[in-house]
Amino acid sequence: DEGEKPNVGKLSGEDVAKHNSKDSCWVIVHGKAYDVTDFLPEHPGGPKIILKYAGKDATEEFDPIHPPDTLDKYLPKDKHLGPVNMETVQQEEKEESPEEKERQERIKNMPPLEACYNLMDFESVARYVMKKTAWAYYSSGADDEITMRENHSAFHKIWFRPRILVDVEKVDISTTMLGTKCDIPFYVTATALGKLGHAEGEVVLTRGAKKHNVIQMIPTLASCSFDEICDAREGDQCQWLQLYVNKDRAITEKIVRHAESRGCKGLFITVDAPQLGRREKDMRSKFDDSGSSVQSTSGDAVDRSQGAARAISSFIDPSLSWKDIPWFLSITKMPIILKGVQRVEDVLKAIEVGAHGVVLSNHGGRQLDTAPSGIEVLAEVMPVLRERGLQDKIEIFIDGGVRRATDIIKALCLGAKGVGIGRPFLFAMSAYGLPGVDHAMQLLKDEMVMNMRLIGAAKVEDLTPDMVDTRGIHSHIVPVPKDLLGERSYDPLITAHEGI
Ligand SMILES: Cc1cc2c(cc1C)[n+](S(=O)(=O)[O-])c1c(=O)[nH]c(=O)nc-1n2C[C@H](O)[C@H](O)[C@H](O)COP(=O)(O)O
Repeated sequence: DEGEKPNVGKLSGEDVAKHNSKDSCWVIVHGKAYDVTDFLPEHPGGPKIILKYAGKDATEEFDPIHPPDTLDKYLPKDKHLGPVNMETVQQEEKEESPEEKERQERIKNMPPLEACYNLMDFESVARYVMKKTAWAYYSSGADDEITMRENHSAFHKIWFRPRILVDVEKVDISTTMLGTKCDIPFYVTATALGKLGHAEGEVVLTRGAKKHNVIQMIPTLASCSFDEICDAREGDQCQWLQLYVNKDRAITEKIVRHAESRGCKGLFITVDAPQLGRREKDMRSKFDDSGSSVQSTSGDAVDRSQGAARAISSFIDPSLSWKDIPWFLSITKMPIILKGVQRVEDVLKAIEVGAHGVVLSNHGGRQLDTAPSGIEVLAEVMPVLRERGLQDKIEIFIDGGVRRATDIIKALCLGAKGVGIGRPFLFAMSAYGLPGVDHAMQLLKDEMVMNMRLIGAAKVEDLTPDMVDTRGIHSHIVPVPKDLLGERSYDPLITAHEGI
């Protein structure tokens, strides 16, 4: 077997099918065969999921999780076995599972896009039509998801003090972030694995961001390759890079320099994920769908007690610390923002080490559960910065649970430059594609103009701290950690196949 050289020209499906075990494992991706035998033990997602496709075409399973250039980048050239004559490949009779049949039915009966009046509507539709694994990955938060729910409910603890009789005939909702002018003070934040929700992945968000002149933050763990997302940019459209720092700093340096050379206008270093949080919805659905050893009991070296997220994030460096920031400042001219700062002491430290900004964020409630919401930290931080005359020293962003323009306005009143929005655009994309993203962004713009008028502000500079009452922000009355959203779908006593 080992001596067998693939014949000249195209391999046949039969040639590949012979290599269908852990002793000799070939897979087909995008019409080419690869010998992944030696790679099996190193695969972050575990050997099982690859062996499920040993000797077969693995393209469909491969695409949502891996950028297209993954094999070129990480599989040694001598394992690239060349093109396969796909006519000779036995395509799996994709016997549609009863679940998939039901899902297709739901897609046929899904509400029209016009039925979505706010960002939460997209979430309801997405849950109804998305694949369970994709929904689980996007919607999950860590542990009891208390922080994930607090992120949005925190905004309801802030009340407006609207001004009246202000001339608001003309309202300008535009702003600048890191020197870039944008139509409305939000950006599309970095969320991994865009192709779980839509076959084209993150480039759909790029197109939506272009249409509405908002900034897109490109995730390190995107399904699309970094260059694909940059290439999807049009004209002077602005993109930032979100960086998970690799244990191998040479790889990190290469990524940062390449991002700068591709015109990225900001480097957002994620500092709240030395290890990815425990997202149980993701774990449950992974266990059922892809058979990956989610709760690996085989004592493998790599901890695979997580769904897709942890499987693809074993490279992240938990030793990252303040002493690394000067190095980042030395390798790039891009403004450096720390994403995932959660207390005022660290904002002051970020200013000290020369960072250009921070995102007050808890990663959408996907990391440390019962960490405070970004808006609550903002309410703590800004008075301290003002006291020290530091409020204009760096740009402060928040993200997490932003679902209404009034949430954006509250953040700006308190002193944020802008806000990041994640899940709503993922759900809009997953349910309706680009039209969904476009509609979601337009809804926010319409809400923003209306609410600026109602609060008595003609432009974002008019939004000041005296326009909000934050006295209730620190009251954390947390109901028993009951997952109201997923109750129907993730009851641990119901096996994955029952329920929805
Ligand atoms: C929803 C979501 C968020 C992720 C995300 C993936 C999803 C599906 N992923 S994760 O797989 O590692 O957790 C990232 C990521 O790649 N890098 C990152 O910095 N933040 C990541 N975040 C956090 C994101 O950047 C925002 O902090 C968060 O989404 C804001 O909350 P909302 O979703 O409520 O707007």
